[in-house]
Amino acid sequence: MQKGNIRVQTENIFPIIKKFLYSEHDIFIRELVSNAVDATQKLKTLSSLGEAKGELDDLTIDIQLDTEKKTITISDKGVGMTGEEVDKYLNQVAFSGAEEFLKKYKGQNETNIIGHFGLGFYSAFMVSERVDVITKSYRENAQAVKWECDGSPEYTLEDAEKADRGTDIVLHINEESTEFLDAERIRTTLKKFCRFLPIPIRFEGNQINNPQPAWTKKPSELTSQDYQDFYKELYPYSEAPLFWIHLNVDYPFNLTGILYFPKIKQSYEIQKDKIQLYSNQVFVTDEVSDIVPEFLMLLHGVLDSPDIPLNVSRSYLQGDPNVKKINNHITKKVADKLEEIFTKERKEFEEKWESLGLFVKYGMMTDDKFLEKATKFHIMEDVKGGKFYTLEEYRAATEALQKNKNEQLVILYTTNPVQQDSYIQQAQAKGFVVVKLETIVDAAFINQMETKWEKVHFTRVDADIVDNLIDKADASGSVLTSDEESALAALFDRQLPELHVTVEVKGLSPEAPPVIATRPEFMRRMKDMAAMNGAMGGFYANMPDEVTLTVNGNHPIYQTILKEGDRSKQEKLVHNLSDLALLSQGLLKGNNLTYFIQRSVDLMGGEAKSKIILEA
Ligand SMILES: Nc1ncnc2c1ncn2[C@@H]1O[C@H](COP(=O)(O)OP(=O)(O)OP(=O)(O)O)[C@@H](O)[C@H]1O
Repeated sequence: MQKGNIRVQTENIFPIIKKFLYSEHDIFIRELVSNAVDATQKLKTLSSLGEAKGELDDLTIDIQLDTEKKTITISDKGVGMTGEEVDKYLNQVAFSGAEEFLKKYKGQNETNIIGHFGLGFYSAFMVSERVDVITKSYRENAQAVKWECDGSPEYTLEDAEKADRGTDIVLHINEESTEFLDAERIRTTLKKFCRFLPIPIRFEGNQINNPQPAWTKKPSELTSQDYQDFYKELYPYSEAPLFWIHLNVDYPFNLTGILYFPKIKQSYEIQKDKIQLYSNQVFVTDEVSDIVPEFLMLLHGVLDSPDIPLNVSRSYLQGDPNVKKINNHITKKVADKLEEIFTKERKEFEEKWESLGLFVKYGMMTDDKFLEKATKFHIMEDVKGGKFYTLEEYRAATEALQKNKNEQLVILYTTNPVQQDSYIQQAQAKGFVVVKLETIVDAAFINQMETKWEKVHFTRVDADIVDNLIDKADASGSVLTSDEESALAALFDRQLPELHVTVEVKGLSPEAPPVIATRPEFMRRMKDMAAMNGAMGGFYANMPDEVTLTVNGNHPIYQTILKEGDRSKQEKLVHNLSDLALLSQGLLKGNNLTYFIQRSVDLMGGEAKSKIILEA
């Protein structure tokens, strides 16, 4: 039997390793099972080269739990090690990694750095009071050996009995780590880290992994059903995805993976952190914010890259040139795929726009490269339904009518087709095209696109009277004399506490409504944004609503009203007209609504009976 001291300058490495890795104790499973997978894959390679003789037989890696003996055993049928190899790899190599690790990270508080330094095997000591390695090399006539170490730099190495090629790692679980002597705990940990490892892994008689997940196959080998099935495997409770992108890059970095566009019905359903990052099929993390562009964090799926420095600190990751390249590559791939679907299957693209639009708009706002590409396939739905326009198509369809005096294209939109119906109808009667922009990102999207898209202006359909929506020329005068116009303006000038009303008399078409309430675009946007910003937006949020009442001097009703001798009736008629306009904007509420109903009844001749005088 050989006894020895592990060559290491630092007094004792284990307490330090333990301290460093305290927060993620379960990664010992990842490290040891990955080593078993590596050893098995090495054997497969050697066998295919003819260097390992004989049958490979079943290569399943077995994990066993013995609660009585308080051990966890990881057994593989891989290359195994000879006595010299154990000495070299466990006593020397692993420790030189450990020393490097200490030099670099002493005094820092980073976790998850262990694998990077070839320290993987020693993570076993985070949970073990003793580790036994019983191993037999694939080489012909190899002598099996047993290595034992209790976590001090002392170890023993002796000949042992072992029938089959491969390695058993026996962990004698320490007092503080008895949580791992629980089958459920081991199963969930295996499921977390080892779910897609390339060699079958068995625990308590059941295989826990899928060794050939979809992303490792060629896209040409996969059917649409395969992609759907894999999505179900990843997210059993989610609805089917809209579509997917299979990434496969080998230059200048290695990256494979499948990104899925999930179905999103309600914006509040958005879930980030649903992309899992793997390195050669070993699960690393589901925090991929440094690798995946922010707006694509809404996607689901997996990425696998051995080139991302997975086990170093986050600050390092952000500065890594490969990570930047990967980021740009993913953005480009996603844009290309969307463009492809848009061009080839426009109908399908339009049907999925409700969910898709969210990614696209978010992406256009946050990533200029994406914006450039996405402008070609970003679409807006006509409020009539079923018809979609890209920016260019909208321009082509509306240029003649919807260009303002500054040569800007005015995109007319509605945030609520039901509430803004009368404005929409008037705009459509003029031949304007009104699109729906009603999701939560739209307010911000509109603001940003006005600065990013050239010569484009958005105007909500109720922002002004229809004649002024496209700021072209001055409105024509009305048939009223200027005295009559002033008298009419005075009659309408009635301030309500929660509204700031501006009155103007204009000469619109006699068929247009007698009064139109509009909400100036700028002020309304400020208020909408303030409402979304919570306390920060208090200033604008508490301002009264701004309303412009445009009185149509050409409407025949004013001929009657201006001649009305009964002053009280005249006022009631005017108030009713302005209330009707406010009602159409959803701005008539509370007392004002009650007065309106009362007044309407009065005007219908019900005054005598109702008796209640509500208005001052
Ligand atoms: N199950 C095993 N079968 C055969 N050899 C093994 C096994 N486990 C570990 N080894 C040998 O011990 C060496 C050290 O393992 P360790 O996990 O510490 O580092 P690594 O695997 O080289 O690096 P990393 O953990 O960063 O991937 C391995 O390179 C391998 O040669």
